[in-house]
Amino acid sequence: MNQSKEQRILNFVLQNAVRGDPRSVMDTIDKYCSQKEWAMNVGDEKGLILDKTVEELQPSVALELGTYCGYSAVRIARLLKAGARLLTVEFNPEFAAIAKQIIEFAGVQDKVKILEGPSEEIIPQLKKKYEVDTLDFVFLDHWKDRYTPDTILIQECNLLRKGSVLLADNIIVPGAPEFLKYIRNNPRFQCTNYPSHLEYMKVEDAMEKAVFLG
Ligand SMILES: CCNc1ncnc2c1ncn2[C@@H]1O[C@H](/C=C/CNC(=O)c2cc(-c3ccc(F)cc3)cc(O)c2O)[C@@H](O)[C@H]1O
Ligand SMILES: [Mg+2]
Repeated sequence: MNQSKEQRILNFVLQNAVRGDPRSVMDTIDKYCSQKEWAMNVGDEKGLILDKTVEELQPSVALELGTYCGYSAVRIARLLKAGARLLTVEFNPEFAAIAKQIIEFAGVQDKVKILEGPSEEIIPQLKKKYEVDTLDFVFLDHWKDRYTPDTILIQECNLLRKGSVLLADNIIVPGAPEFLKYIRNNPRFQCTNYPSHLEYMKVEDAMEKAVFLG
């Protein structure tokens, strides 16, 4: 049975990255995906916007929707302070298994919990099953038409507090027009746009940051 692209990315990491070194895992994935096979990791340019957001916020509890291969989970987890944790949601078992191995290889597994299943099922379980009080940070990078319903669901589940930050990838490409309309017209959020480029390409993309005002 021939390998998937994601399996090839994992193998390239296992053979070329330095175990326990998150930066080398990120650089190795970026090298593979810019030189060999494009893949939908947030990448190094938008990754820098993600880094600055996480460093500024110093979240204790972070949620990621759409783990994929774990690139942004490694990126976020490496910046978390002692005791802080990242919950990352992925409903594709093959991707979850690959992400688990990449997260472990990077050595950040103690800060990351992969929650396997669809976000619409997992989000309502966060308080009781995963002992979450409120989320300090949410990174949205899953199906683009799910950004809005999941943002609404997160609010309905009382998971945000004054100052919670949402960061959404792919505002231009593939685009999340409905989310942009929703979040920018919502008086409970203060939005900021960060122009950038699509991972590994010269195509324009952007990220949107939305601070919950309580
Ligand atoms: C059903 C909604 N709930 C979900 N719950 C849990 N996991 C989910 C969910 N949706 C999707 N996922 C997972 O998130 C990941 C999906 C991400 C979707 N991302 C994109 O489509 C995407 C696409 C592009 C892109 C850009 C330009 C192109 F020409 C082609 C693709 C770039 C990106 O940065 C992207 O993030 C997968 O691992 C999928 O299994
Ligand atoms: Mg993306």
